[in-house]
Amino acid sequence: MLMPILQVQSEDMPEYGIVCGDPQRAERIAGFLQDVRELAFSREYRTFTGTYQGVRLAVTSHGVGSPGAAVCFEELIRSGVKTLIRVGTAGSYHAELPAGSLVVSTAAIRTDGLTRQLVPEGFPAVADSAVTQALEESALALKGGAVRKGITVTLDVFFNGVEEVPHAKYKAAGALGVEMEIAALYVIASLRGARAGAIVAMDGYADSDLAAEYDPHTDTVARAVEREIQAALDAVAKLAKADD
Ligand SMILES: O=P(O)(O)O[C@H]1O[C@H](CO)[C@@H](O)[C@H]1O
Ligand SMILES: O=c1cc[nH]c(=O)[nH]1
Repeated sequence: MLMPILQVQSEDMPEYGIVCGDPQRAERIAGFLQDVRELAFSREYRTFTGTYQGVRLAVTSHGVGSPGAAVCFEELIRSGVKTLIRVGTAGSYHAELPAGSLVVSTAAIRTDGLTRQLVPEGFPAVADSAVTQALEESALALKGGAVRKGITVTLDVFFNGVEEVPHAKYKAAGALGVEMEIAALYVIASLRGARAGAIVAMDGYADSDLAAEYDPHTDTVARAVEREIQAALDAVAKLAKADD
């Protein structure tokens, strides 16, 4: 069956999927695979399939922000993907997690508007524990910067308006950093019976003036993204072995 927005045929889709915001990052992830096929590039959604250590998986970009990403997650699950891992970037709250560090998200604080229209307030946006463990073990096995596991914040806003984003409160409550799609991924996975996890590369400080300081294109961030891609692929291989 043709997925109307992703423009992929469900018959072509495997059980494992990696998702990321940027279509160029999807291509980069596909570069780690064998037998790569580009299935579609529709709007911001670019989908490849390929194999890693003998495991078939899909890689799809979901763009920036929860509503557009939600469409992607829904259609991936409808087309047969059962395990989804987001490989993203995020802003850090902690000096000991500078740009180049990796965070495995165990749960997301739902400050977004999208999940409020899907589930009641209080419904948790939580990762699958097996996916989280596989991601953490795989990331720790790689050399490079810091790796931490913990709660992340999912925001809708990127550049500030006149309203204050309560970063200090989220940080005081223990959140490690901020991005824009993980809550949608975890809630949709819960609703649709899939499992999901996420790993993000820190690209600066979330509570800085992003309009002046945001730069996700440094060598430090590129190396961290490379590391998280490797960690996500190794996690898929581990999970597939355990599923066999
Ligand atoms: O690097 P990606 O996966 O896009 O993730 C982060 O980067 C984007 C903001 O520039 C948002 O999508 C945010 O979640
Ligand atoms: O949403 C995001 C993503 C990267 N960096 C940030 O500060 N915020």
